[in-house]
Amino acid sequence: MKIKSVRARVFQWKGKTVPPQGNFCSNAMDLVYSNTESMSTFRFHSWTVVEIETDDGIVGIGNVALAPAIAKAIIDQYLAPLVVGQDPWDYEYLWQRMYRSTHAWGRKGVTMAAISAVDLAIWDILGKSVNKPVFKLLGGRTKEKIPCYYSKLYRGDLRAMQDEAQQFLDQGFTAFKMRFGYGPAHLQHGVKENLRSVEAIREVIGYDNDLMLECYMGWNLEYAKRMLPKLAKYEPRWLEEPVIADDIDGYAELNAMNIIPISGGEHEFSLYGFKQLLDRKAVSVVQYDTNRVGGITAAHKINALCEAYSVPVVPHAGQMHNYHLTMSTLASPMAEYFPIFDVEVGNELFWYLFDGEPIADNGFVQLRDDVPGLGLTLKTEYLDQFDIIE
Ligand SMILES: O=C(O)[C@H](O)[C@H](O)[C@@H](O)CO
Ligand SMILES: [Mg+2]
Repeated sequence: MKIKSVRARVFQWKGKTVPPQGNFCSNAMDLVYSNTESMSTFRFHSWTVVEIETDDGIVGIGNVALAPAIAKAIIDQYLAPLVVGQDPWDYEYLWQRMYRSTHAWGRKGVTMAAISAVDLAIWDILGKSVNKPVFKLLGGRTKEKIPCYYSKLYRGDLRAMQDEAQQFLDQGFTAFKMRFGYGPAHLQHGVKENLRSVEAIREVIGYDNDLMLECYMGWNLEYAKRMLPKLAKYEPRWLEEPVIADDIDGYAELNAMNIIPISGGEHEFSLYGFKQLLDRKAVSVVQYDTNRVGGITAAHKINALCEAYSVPVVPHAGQMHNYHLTMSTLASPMAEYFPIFDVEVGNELFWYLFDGEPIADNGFVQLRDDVPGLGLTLKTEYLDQFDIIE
């Protein structure tokens, strides 16, 4: 079997969107003077879908959501020529070809995300070619079904956030991630607002359920150090990305305080990036995303590393490309779950692009043994609501 063609298309959403409301999630731009564009840098409304076809007619599907138009250009100009004509079963060789030939300017960020999308499509082909779901090629089923945590609860009106939490508590979720709306720029008023929001969600979900707290890199070390003791009484399962991804010393210092487990890795890349985080004891929970970190070829190795370091993996974003990894390793106890909503941040867009994503049932998602590959197909229902860039 040989790879015949690689097609990367950007799907730009032009359908209905929910308008941004205030500072609904702290983010890295919050610390920059005159941050009026903070929320626009946070939202993303396009996605790149990669289809790789083999000479025997199998089509593998991969995807990348990080800087989709640039990822497409990297795939078209650099990666496609490296994999066309090759045997997809030589996936490690192909991965190294892509990684090493772009190394001078790639390594992290959008290049690794582009490599991830190609790697995902290759693994989809592998599964389809032997009629097995991808998780069966990675170690198989380690769980009856995958526990997942509800992930939305952006900062808005507290009553509305409580209603949202109640609605999904009633649907059987036992773990919830909420977003902070405030950071260092909002001074003591913001500190109080942040605490008020956590208290409001705890009021609804109680203390028998898990609560995760998301900063999305919108704090700094000094602010995070002040916040940790104040947040401790709410017993969060973790505090996520308190500082920017490059501040590994900051992560290590906060994690060493041992007040709340610090999580991160959503903006880290490759086996080497995670080795560094683990060696420094920078995070207590690893959150790579398979469609950024280097695809399944890289994520599978990171799972093994995390197993050896006894650090749990809870991949960013859920979605099929992550669920197969979570299903096939004991290092990963659970998954994230973005619910189906109108397009807001952009996290929802995959529901409009793909069929096959499992819908949570009572706080769990299930992978089927009889669906080969990653299990996704392109959805036709919303195609007319995207501008498609070939
Ligand atoms: O962990 C997450 O789910 C991410 O940080 C989200 O993708 C981002 O939208 C922050 O809410
Ligand atoms: Mg996050």
